[in-house]
Amino acid sequence: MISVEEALSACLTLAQPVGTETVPLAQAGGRVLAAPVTATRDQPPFSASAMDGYALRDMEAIPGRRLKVVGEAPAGHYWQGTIGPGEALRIFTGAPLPEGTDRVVIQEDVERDGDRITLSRSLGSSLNVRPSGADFMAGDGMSAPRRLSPADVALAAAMNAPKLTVSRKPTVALIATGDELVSPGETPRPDQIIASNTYGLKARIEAEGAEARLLPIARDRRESLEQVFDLAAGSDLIVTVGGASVGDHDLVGEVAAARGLERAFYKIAMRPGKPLMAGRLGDAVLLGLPGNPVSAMVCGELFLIPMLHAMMGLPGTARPRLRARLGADLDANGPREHYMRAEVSAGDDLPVITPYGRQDSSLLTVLSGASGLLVRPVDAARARAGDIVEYVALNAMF
Ligand SMILES: Nc1nc2c(c(=O)[nH]1)N[C@H]1C(S)=C(S)[C@@H](COP(=O)(O)OP(=O)(O)OC[C@H]3O[C@@H](n4cnc5c(N)ncnc54)[C@H](O)[C@@H]3O)O[C@H]1N2
Ligand code: MOO
Repeated sequence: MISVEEALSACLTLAQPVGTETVPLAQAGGRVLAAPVTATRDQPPFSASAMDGYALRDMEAIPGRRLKVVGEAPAGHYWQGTIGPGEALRIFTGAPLPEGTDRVVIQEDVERDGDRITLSRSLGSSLNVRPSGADFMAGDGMSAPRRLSPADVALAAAMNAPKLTVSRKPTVALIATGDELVSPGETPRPDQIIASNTYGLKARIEAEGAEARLLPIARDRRESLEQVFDLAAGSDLIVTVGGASVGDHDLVGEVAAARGLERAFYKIAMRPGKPLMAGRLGDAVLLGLPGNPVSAMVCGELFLIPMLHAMMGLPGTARPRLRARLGADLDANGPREHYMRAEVSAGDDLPVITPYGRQDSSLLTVLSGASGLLVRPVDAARARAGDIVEYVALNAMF
């Protein structure tokens, strides 16, 4: 059995970038930018008023001073001409500052009478001017790779980039295996259960910006698994769920091997998730997840998500580890790194993390309620409430 760290490193070696495509800016939110965006002009392209008011010379911004209003500049309209001594221009937020001025006095600080204004007794100190290029200059760029946040999309728009080069969405084929499974909505026999893992994984994969396809459930027969593997053709990543362990009906490894799997590893020192498997299968990568629902979802979080990141050209790294104080005493850990489903709550200096009493890897109710996975290192000694520990946040985006 290899360590979780070694397994992740092998997974990341398998997960290579899937290439790029060009998308309209309006469809780019959440995608991974693959090529930098470069501004073709300064923003703002001119010195602009930051307020509605009157543009004038700063040296004439003297309380009580009377000035003549010689014209008006709404946003989107240059005022042609130069403001001379004793003059001011009515101006609105976003309009170009006219020649000769370097300050805007807000209209609240002005009394207007026909084409005359009188500046009030207390004028703020701000010039209320946005210098040209204050936000960015022509040639400035937005670096890649990065996940495009809403603010990034707005910035790319301001840089006048109508299309962006982004990573292609990796495609993931999800295969549930087992005679005991039926799809949600079907009527199970008394000895069957409902397939759940592939649905949870699909939601998680799509939240990360990849595409997931649910293939028909493969039955515990070689031919059935072969048929479903055939349907996965063309996917970047094939994820099987179940059939990974040592039972007589656990056929995934055998069938994949017969199809030419170059196995990178099988079995890792992790709980839940021991029978994890990964390798290269033709043009695709195969990730074989254990069937227990919590094992599948936890392995999805810790291995599949970093693999998708790497395939989208982002740095492939372990899920971030956060620090918290333990909310309860814990026994020593054994030879497998344990990812305990836990509740994270607010604390004094750090959050407090308390693992649930029931940690069986079949309990989706427990996983669904969990906000973190408390990481218990291999052979960790007993721990006491208040000790500082590490955890992986769950469901942060929901
Ligand atoms: N003798 C041993 N038995 C088991 C070992 C072991 O080391 N020696 N490991 C256990 C561990 S740990 C795990 S994890 C499981 C993983 O086994 P498989 O990957 O072969 O999974 P299955 O046997 O097919 O299923 C396990 C469990 O999960 C249910 N299942 C499977 N697929 C789904 C699905 N898509 N949705 C919902 N539930 C699913 C299945 O019905 C089983 O109850 O092996 C242990 N055994
Ligand atoms: O490794 Mo299994 O995933 O503990 O239930």
